[in-house]
Amino acid sequence: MHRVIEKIKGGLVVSCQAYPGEPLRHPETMAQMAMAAVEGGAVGIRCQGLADIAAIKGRVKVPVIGIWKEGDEGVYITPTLRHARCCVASGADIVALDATGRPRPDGLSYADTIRALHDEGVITMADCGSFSDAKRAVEAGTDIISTTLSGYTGDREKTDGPDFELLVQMVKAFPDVPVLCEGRIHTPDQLHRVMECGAWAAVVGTAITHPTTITRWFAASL
Ligand SMILES: CC(=O)N[C@H](C=O)[C@@H](O)[C@H](O)[C@H](O)COP(=O)(O)O
Repeated sequence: MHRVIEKIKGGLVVSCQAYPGEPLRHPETMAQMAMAAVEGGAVGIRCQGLADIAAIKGRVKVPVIGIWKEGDEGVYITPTLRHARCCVASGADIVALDATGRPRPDGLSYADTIRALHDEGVITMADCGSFSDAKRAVEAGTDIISTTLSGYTGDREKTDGPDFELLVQMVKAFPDVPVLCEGRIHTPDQLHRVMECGAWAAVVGTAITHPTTITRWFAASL
């Protein structure tokens, strides 16, 4: 087991992302957000885009999970080998990639991509939308598997909270692979339950670092 994966065991990873056109979309702002999350107890940071990865890596000591999103449909989370390599060059300790079987823009399969990255010593995390994605990812030798894309690929229903069912399936089927739960963890109680289900660690984004959505949750109750 890589030391960097051991470091996030049992902990909360905070995803610091602002979307195109949003007021907080600035690397320095995301770096400040990441530092604030670490002060609150985050054991790792997940972040998007080369500038944000570089800014955050320079400011926090915890492991940084880097992604580079391009577009918002099909395979958009670190869609190609080139995107993954750029995340590493920007300072990511772990690179997360779309692990679905959908066609990738560079024509490589997920397994080809992981093979190349492993040859280069890169630690990888598979963003899965279904159990078969997780199986593909484990067979490809991915270091970490995660529920990140559950509810977003058409394979599984978008649950209100995290996809506990998929999490438990993954934990049971792959006891030797660290399984992260990511996506729609909105409360400390949900986080607690996720860890009870056997997650290696959990990633929380929106509920901690997306004030526009949090404001909407409150505003909707008026
Ligand atoms: C589906 C997709 O593109 N997920 C993205 C992955 O990086 C982010 O938009 C999410 O914020 C992240 O996964 C954390 O999840 P949540 O914000 O629900 O806590």
